[in-house]
Amino acid sequence: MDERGSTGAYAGRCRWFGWRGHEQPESNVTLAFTATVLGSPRIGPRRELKKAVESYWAGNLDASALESVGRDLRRRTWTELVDAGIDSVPVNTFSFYDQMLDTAVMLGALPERVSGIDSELDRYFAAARGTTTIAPLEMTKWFDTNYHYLVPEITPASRFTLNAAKVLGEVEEALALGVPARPVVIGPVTFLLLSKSDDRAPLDHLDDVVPLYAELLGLLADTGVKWVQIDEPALVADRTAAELEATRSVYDRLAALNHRPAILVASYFGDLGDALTALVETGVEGIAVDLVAGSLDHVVATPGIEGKHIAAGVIDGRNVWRSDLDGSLTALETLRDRAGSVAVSTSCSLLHVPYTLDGENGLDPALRSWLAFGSEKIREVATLATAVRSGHAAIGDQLAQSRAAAETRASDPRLHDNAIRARLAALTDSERSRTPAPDRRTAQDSELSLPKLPTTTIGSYPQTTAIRVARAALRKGEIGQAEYVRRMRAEIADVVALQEDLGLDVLVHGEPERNDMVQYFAEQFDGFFATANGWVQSYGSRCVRPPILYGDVRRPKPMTIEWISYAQSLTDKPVKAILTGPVTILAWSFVRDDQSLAESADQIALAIRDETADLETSGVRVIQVDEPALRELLPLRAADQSAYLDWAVGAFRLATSGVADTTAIHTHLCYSEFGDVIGAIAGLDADVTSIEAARSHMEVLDDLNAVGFDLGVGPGVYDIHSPRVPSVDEIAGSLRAALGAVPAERLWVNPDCGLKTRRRAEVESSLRNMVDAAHLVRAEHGWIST
Ligand SMILES: Nc1nc2c(c(=O)[nH]1)N[C@@H](CNc1ccc(C(=O)N[C@@H](CCC(=O)N[C@@H](CCC(=O)N[C@@H](CCC(=O)O)C(=O)O)C(=O)O)C(=O)O)cc1)CN2
Ligand code: MET
Ligand SMILES: [Zn+2]
Repeated sequence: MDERGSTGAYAGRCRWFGWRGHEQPESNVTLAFTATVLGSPRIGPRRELKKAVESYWAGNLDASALESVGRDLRRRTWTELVDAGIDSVPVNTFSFYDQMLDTAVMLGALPERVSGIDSELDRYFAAARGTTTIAPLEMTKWFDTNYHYLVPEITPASRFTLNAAKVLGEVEEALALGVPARPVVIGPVTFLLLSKSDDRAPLDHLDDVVPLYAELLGLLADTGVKWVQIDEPALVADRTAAELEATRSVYDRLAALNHRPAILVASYFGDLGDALTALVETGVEGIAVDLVAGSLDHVVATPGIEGKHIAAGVIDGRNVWRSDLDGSLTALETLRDRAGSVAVSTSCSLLHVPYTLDGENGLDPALRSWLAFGSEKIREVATLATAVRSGHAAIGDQLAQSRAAAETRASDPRLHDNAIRARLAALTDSERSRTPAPDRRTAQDSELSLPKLPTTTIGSYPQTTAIRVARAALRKGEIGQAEYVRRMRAEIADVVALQEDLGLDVLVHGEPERNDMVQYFAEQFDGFFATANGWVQSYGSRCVRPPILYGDVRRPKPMTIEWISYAQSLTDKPVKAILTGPVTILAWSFVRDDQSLAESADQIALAIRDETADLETSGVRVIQVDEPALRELLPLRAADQSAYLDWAVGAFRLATSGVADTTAIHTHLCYSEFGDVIGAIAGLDADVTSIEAARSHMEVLDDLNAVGFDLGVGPGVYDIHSPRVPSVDEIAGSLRAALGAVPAERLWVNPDCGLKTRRRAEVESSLRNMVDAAHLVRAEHGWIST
């Protein structure tokens, strides 16, 4: 151990900091921390918050009981961090719904339309979820993750005012418990760049909001906290020179305040690039860098970091692999020799990983030894901080365990399946292409003989309590497989009957047997593991259990045929089979870090391709391969995007090009702004693409036209994210608008997305109106309606 490490540079003395020309925040105090995380999960280790919030919405829990669940979860989170040896604890990363929405509340930027609701909590939830009369804020993906944030709306009428009650309340709660609290807020640059602004460029509002951040910093200083964390993840994406200049000016202004905590600007999900230089040149004391998605070399090479406290994100907050402690230590020591001081940290908030491996007793023991979930990552941070402080010998046991895990993992035979690798190596371009689309269309038209503007749905029907209870009972052994199948078939029969009654043209089986569209397939592939309790928040109270891809992917047997065949046996209408595409399976799983995503995608694609062949053999004529995460995985930097789109489109085509011309391949895309991937959507070469469009008023159709897209398209005619039932007129209006952009021969009629989160009654009314609207518009054009 070199001198600085052994003499405890980590005790963090003020001499590391370049406090420039203003009062030093409390000199002679220990300022720099040594071990931290950037944020914590909040749904609760047993999804306590999900359950409480949903009970509150249902009217079965009152506000004070809900508050107390929140308080309890916060206390447990902080206690765990402190007990593990984390000496600076993020506070205000708790949320009843979403941290961007919390920030909008903090800045007084909730939309006018919720202002009539008296209760603060109900106003908050109305902005998040809408009511029968109020539209919610839009929801979209948080960078390249499967977490969704609410998009704040900024209008000329926005009057920003500081409402610091939540952050101050949580800080006081933490301080009262003796927690070394570091309040966390989303920074002004990221907040504005991620908002929707209907007047000026988003950053033109900086002058309105920066004074509120200044006021907040003063209030936080009053509480006695030493540090504040200001999250600016927007700085890891490409930013213009003007945006970087604006960032520099914001942090110059905040750093110049003479009554404030030390500022840690946190970045995550990638490299800061030029933004690092801009930040280093300001007077902020600390910068958090992501050393998993971003590069150490860049940080080390940046002049000025010798004056900063660097929170080094060496522990992966996005993936579940146990850290290579030797590698992390090397990085930390390299950085320590350059930076003012260094703290061990996670690469991003632990929001994106499950709470703990405790209780995952079904996991293969070898696999388990390769993993670290939230609690284990917290301990890895503390372990590394010990080594940096006291030398490697102080963590001898942990180093040995980390090395042993790496060795058993590298040599595990399940990681390499030679048959699959040989099959992939032998692939040619012909396995990624089909007959030209017009020829396929002719073949499919005579096969299916559908009316103009055919109506269909995206796949799932409501996941009722009865369905979930049946699955839970099967899991606990209370019912057998035969009884489970009987109950799922009853559900399928019900959904098929409903669709026939509604008069839909292409039916689906409703996906009742799927716990989740990704997990369901992962559970059936070799090479994936599913967790029992590895829940991660996706949005609001909705959670997912991302499966873990650890080895080569193989499909031991068909996965969907029996369910689809059963549904088809009940009707003369075509039943569309639904599969999940390779990109989405990867995006919503924890992926292997020992091979490229492109390789993993092709392995999954081969397995899906085999499933399409089996479906076709069993008589299925329409197969939809969902890729809702196509846009989500798009790299944040433009320079990396075309390589991604090439392999993503290639994997989809590998999955879908093995079928005959007479078999229609559909795909479905949702949850995003498609502008950046429009060319890739055309490249998928799917016969029909159903795409979210209701909230963007069909604009996506013009974008598709602009790239010469000439395949079938089903722009979503109503938003399934809201309980509101759209009227016939409204849907007919959307269809008429769509017909202005797309010839009738190519236009399909469907909702924006699957119906699994909706109630049965809403679904029935909405779909009835949708089918009526299709009939109305067909009649207007003299196309006969069946
Ligand atoms: N992975 C994934 N990501 C996605 C989506 C998606 O569908 N899947 N869609 C987009 C939006 N995100 C979403 C994420 C989750 C849910 C969702 O509905 N989640 C469900 C859980 C789904 C699930 O895993 N269900 C399991 C377990 C259900 C459960 O909680 N069972 C109870 C017992 C039964 C009961 O009493 O209800 C238990 O385990 O305690 C099942 O059906 O088997 C929830 O949070 O409520 C919807 C959309 C984008 N990202
Ligand atoms: C998030 S996309 C969902 C697609 C899926 N087939 C469903 O209908 O639920
Ligand atoms: Zn969807």
